[in-house]
Amino acid sequence: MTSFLTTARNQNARLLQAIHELPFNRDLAAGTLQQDRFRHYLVQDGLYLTDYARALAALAAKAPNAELIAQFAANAAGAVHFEQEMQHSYLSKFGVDRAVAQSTERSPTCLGYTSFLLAEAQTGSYETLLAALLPCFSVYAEVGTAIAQQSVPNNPFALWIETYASDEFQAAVRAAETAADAAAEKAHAELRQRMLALFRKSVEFEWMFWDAAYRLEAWPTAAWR
Ligand SMILES: Cc1ncc(CO)c(N)n1
Repeated sequence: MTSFLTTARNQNARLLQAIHELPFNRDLAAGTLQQDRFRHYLVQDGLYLTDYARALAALAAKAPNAELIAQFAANAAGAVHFEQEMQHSYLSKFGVDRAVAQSTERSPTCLGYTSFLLAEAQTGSYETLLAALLPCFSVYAEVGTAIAQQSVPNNPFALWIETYASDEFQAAVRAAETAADAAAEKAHAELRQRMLALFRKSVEFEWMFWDAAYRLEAWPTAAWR
């Protein structure tokens, strides 16, 4: 049987290509991304990462054996650690106060993505939650590597790019992908279909997250508060 990851990648080939071609990622690689767009991304991603860590901790709780519990718990701790590092080095570099960042409201897209992941964390199984979380690993590994290859010298966003292109992150991604393939192999056909649907939804949210930052997405209803 074709591995889950191969099937999932093939089914989402057009969407993944569209992610590589997003103006946000193109400008990031060129080092020309407008600062307000990167700031929007950083602040929303800080909010995202905390909920992502919660979902990973739930995945650790649902995992079938001690090794996988430790693996996903380490990923959860890593996401929190990274969020804290990012806030220190990057938010100050781009002139955002950490307290202000943390009290910013989630954009519609950020709220959509984190609510989707946390709903799956609450009501889903190990297999479905893992499938929903996998694009957070795989898409960033792929985009990070691609941007690192295209990046200009002295790119102001080098630290962001290096994080996702790093051997450490890539190794964590491979481990999550191996776990997903193993889970899907044991899953019955209907569960495997459900996993593929959740994977796709998260890839769509990944596209939307960068697009939202590029558009400086806000609540269209804010004017009537
Ligand atoms: C939206 C989003 N997805 C995935 C990652 C990678 O962990 C991230 N930092 N942000």
